Amino acid sequence: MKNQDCKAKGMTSNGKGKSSVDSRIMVLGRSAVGKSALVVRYLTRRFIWEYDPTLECTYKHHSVVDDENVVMEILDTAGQDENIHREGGVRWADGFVLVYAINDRQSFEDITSIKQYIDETKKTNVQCVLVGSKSDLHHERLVSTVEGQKLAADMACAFFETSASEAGSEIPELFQELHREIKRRKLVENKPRRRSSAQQVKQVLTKMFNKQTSKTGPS
Ligand SMILES: Nc1nc2c(ncn2[C@@H]2O[C@H](COP(=O)(O)OP(=O)(O)OP(=O)(O)O)[C@@H](O)[C@H]2O)c(=O)[nH]1
Repeated sequence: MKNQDCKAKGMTSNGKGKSSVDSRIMVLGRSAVGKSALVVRYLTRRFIWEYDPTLECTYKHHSVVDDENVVMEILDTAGQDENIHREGGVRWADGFVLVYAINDRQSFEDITSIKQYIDETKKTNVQCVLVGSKSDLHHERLVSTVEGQKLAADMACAFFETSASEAGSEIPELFQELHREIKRRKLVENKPRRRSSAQQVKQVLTKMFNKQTSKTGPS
């Protein structure tokens, strides 16, 4: 695959061309929930059944969101690493795709601690999307849609239930939605701050004082 940088375990942040990247997205979740399948489906529109579980990859992806050309970097993590080597990736990322599989209860339970880890590391509001993957396996379902929706609401994330194995899934939507959220936050962060009212009062008084001094002249 083009624009791909993979490593066997460990953090992969090539940081190359960082300034030209609009969104840095990290995909997290327990092993085998379908993170790679999700990313590969988004990037190639294909599903290949077998994905290397030991690889951690960063992909650079050009796409169009709301008529705008955007560049995303997507870090697909290796779930086997559990808590190891995550800090660098979490610090690097602007937003997170948190994935559980609807037929793996433990993967759903893990999401809360993953989100907590992100919040503690970033120490700020983070943009995230919660994904219930493998929705085609509804006969094996162990996590209800309502539970997913509730967790997403608690974490202030958007929520998607989807399947990488099915064409026409909402996978592009979820990446685009996360990009929009990241963009919104960046706009807010980059807005020039309004001066505090104390500063404004100080400025008015200084002006008045200066006017008075120039009228009366120096004594
Ligand atoms: N039925 C079904 N199987 C899926 C789906 N997504 C992934 N799988 C299968 O689930 C297994 C694990 O998928 P991966 O994409 O490797 O999972 P991962 O979360 O990246 O796993 P790690 O790399 O170990 O963290 C593979 O056998 C996939 O074929 C899906 O939407 N539906």
